[in-house]
Amino acid sequence: MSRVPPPWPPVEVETAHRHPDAPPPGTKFGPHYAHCFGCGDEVEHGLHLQTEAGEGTAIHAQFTVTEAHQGAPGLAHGGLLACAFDEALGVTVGQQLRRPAVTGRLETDFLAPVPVGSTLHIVGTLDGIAGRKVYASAEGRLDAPDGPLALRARALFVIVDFRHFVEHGRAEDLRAVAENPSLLRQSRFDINP
Ligand SMILES: CCCCCCCCCCCCCC(=O)SCCNC(=O)CCNC(=O)[C@H](O)C(C)(C)COP(=O)(O)OP(=O)(O)OC[C@H]1O[C@@H](n2cnc3c(N)ncnc32)[C@H](O)[C@@H]1OP(=O)(O)O
Repeated sequence: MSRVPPPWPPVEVETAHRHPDAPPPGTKFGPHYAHCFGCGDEVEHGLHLQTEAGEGTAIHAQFTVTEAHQGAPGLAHGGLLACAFDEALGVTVGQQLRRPAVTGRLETDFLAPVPVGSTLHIVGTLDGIAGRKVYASAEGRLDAPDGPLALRARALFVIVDFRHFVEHGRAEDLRAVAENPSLLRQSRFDINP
C-alpha cells in the first residue's frame, strides 16, 4: 500500500499569518478549559497536554503516555494519540489565528508504536486558510523534539461563531462555566480580530 498522502492542503489557500496579538514564541499556554480531556487540569486521566508558542505559526506540545492511556498492553491507544493531535492543532489554530474554530476533519498516520512512559513531542503549524477553512498539520516525535518520528496528522478546522458553543454545549456545563468563569482558564478570543 502506498504511503504517499494526497496533496495538502487539498484546495487553493492563502497563507495563514499569525495574529498580531498571538503570544510570542516561548509563551506557555496552560489549559484552556479545566474539564478538557486534552489539556484540562481537573481531568484525572486526561492527556494534560502542555503547549507553548513556537516561531511563525508553530505550536510545540507534549504529553506523557500513562497506564490510563493504553490500547494494547504497554502501548498508547491510537484514538488517544489522535486526540493529542486534535488538541495540539486546535491550540495552533486558536492561539495563532485568535479565532474560534472546531475540527471538521482530522487524519492521522501512525508510523511507530508509542509505549507507556514515553513523551510525545508534537509540533503543529498552520498550512493555509480558505474562507472559514483553516488547514493545519503536525508531527509527533518520541521522547525528544528530534526523536524518532511516530505520528503525522493533518486537519481541517472550520472557523465558527461563539454561538456554536452556546447553542450546542450541554446546559449544565454552560451553567457551571457561567457560575465559575475561571473554569475557562484563558481569556476569550477577539470577536472581531
Ligand atoms: C484565547 C485563546 C484560547 C485558545 C484555545 C484553543 C483551544 C483549542 C481546543 C481544541 C480542542 C480540539 C478541537 C475539537 O475537539 S473541536 C470539537 C470536534 N469538532 C466538532 O464538534 C465539529 C462538529 N461539526 C460541526 O459543528 C460542523 O460540521 C462544522 C462547524 C465543522 C461545519 O459546519 P458549518 O455549517 O458551519 O459549515 P459548512 O458545513 O458549510 O462547512 C464549511 C466549509 O468546511 C467544509 N467542511 C466541513 N467539514 C468538512 C470535512 N469533514 N471535510 C471536508 N470539508 C469539510 C465544507 O465543505 C465547507 O467548505 P466550502 O463549501 O465553504 O468550500
